[in-house]
Amino acid sequence: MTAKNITWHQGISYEERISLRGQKGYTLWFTGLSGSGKSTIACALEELLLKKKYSVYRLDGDNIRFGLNKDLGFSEDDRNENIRRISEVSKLFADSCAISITSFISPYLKERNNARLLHEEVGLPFIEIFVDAPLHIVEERDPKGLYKKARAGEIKEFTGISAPYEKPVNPEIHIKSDENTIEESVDIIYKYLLDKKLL
Ligand SMILES: Nc1ncnc2c1ncn2[C@@H]1O[C@H](COP(=O)(O)OS(=O)(=O)O)[C@@H](OP(=O)(O)O)[C@H]1O
Ligand SMILES: Nc1ncnc2c1ncn2[C@@H]1O[C@H](COP(=O)(O)OP(=O)(O)O)[C@@H](O)[C@H]1O
Repeated sequence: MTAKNITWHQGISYEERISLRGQKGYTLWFTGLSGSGKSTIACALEELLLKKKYSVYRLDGDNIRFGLNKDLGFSEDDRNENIRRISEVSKLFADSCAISITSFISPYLKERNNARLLHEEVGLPFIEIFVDAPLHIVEERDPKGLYKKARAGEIKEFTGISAPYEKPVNPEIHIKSDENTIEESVDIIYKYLLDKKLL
């Protein structure tokens, strides 16, 4: 059931907040297969930005599923609900003038696009970062042993094996984690943000 009789309360605008806080807020949306390097690169970027005194916070797929989204599994519907909620949370962080870094597989184009629309319709920048690595590489890395379990049929609906991953069509940043080192990837993103005057 949806709520009725509710009215939007307009508080301080995003522009006013930027001028008072002295920092722009936006979402850096990482997407890619499990093991592609989303968390590793996102974490290194977060540390760099924190050391430079930016307000930044990272929302991570595994971690969020321990709390806010612990009622969700990995069916298509549950993944879509997972991403819908995270899109809303990330938008709130961005609106608060923080740099919000999300690190979710987010395998469906439609949901990622919805996340973008949610931001862009209110003027919040949304930067999609595709962390790309071929399946055979992420399977070799298998940092959590999940691909092995998925191949053995112990995990159902595993992205890349028994569930789809729809690649981004036109991401703002395309990282190839089988070619770029972690440091190079962080540098690519940092330079992009500087170039777009987002830092
Ligand atoms: N079936 C299945 N498919 C994919 N991934 C699985 C699955 N089961 C558990 N895991 C673990 O959950 C992490 C992915 O959660 P996400 O919230 O990012 O997934 S999604 O965006 O809703 O598709 C993912 O984390 P990352 O490896 O960091 O991507 C896995 O550790
Ligand atoms: N160039 C690279 N970029 C990112 N991660 C890399 C790279 N080379 C090796 N790795 C390793 O791959 C693994 C990626 O795991 P993780 O960051 O958890 O991926 P994801 O969050 O996409 O599931 C880590 O163990 C990391 O050290």
